[in-house]
Amino acid sequence: MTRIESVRLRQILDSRGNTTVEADILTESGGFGRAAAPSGASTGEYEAIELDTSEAIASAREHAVPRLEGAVYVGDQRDVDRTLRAADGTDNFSEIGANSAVAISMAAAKAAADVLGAPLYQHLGGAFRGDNYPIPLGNVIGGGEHAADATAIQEFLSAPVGAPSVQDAVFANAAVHSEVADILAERGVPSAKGDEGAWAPSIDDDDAFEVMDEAVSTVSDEFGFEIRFGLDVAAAEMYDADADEYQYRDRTRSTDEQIEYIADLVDEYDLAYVEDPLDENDYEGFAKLTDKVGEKTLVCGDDLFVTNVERLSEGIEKGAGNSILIKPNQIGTLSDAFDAVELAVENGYDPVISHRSGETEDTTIAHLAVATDAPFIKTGTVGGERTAKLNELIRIEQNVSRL
Ligand SMILES: O=C(O)[C@@H](CO)OP(=O)(O)O
Ligand SMILES: [Mg+2]
Repeated sequence: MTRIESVRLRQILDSRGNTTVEADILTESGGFGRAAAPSGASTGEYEAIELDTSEAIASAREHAVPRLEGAVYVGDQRDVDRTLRAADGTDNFSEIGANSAVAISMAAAKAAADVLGAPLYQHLGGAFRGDNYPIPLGNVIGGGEHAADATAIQEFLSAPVGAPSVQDAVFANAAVHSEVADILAERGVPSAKGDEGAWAPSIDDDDAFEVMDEAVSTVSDEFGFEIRFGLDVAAAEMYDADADEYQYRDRTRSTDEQIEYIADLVDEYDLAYVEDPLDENDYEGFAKLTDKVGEKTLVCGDDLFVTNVERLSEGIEKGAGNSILIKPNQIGTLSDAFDAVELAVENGYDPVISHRSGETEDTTIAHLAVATDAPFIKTGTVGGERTAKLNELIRIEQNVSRL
């Protein structure tokens, strides 16, 4: 075991061109870890608080760094994360910022792996992890908060459920992305890309379903394995609480209509995955939908659960969803993210490890997915900050000895 010698924090850019926090941790024995915080656009109401980058850094330097340096053993991740929580002193990291907290938490894990000379997934998951790999859910058409004048549903995700390897799955998602571009071109629809690199055409959701259906079936035939698709509805962003309705481009839906609509889509398109189909406060709606379609598809809570064990416990009690999105920066530390995964798995909920719409080249979530044996990872399809994670998964699968 080796103690943290220094924690350095700096501002760097994320994929949207906004600033974010990067942390470097050096240990007394010379181990080194570097990690950066991602950032959401369609953030959940109950997420840990992301502070302005310079405020987060100043506050973490004042409150957290002195408690870590020369004091905490880098391999004791629980202690690193407890120290961050104690330094912050709030429930939601509003003092030092979840952006500083998560960058430090992840950098400590990487420094510990470096000390051990082991890949990060092995340090986090143990010696027997690394035989199962997550299926990547790839965002290929999107709108919502991630692109203006595009689909109301935030993400249409390729789900290569039959892929024999991570590498095949990653390549299949890229092929679906490219096939979507061809179909849009044939239809004469111009398209730019949204924040996560998905196509963001100005088409309505019905058209997007048709395009997705055609694209996954073409690529599935070409690759010779099953590819389905799924959605991140990000319904909290379209929910109007005063009117109690969901706002689509040219119509609205009541909660009951929303549940019917999503259930029909699951049947019509054999959807593999539906994330945030209802508002982030609507446990009952989630439970009703899970009752209807939970045997056929994953009903995943992102803004509903925000990687928080208390919110997940409430969901488990009420039968809301059967899957949880795991985003370390939503809760602030790796220990908290692990606790959420553990509680989910114990209760039959599938964890899906996820990126944010604003990302960096950091690859921690690829290791986290393998370390936790997560069945899925959601980390985009194309673009350097997305392929950083996907390519890292390919390397992990090929057992590259030095990651
Ligand atoms: O809603 C989501 O699942 C994410 C990532 O795709 O988006 P954001 O990071 O903007 O919250
Ligand atoms: Mg989401």
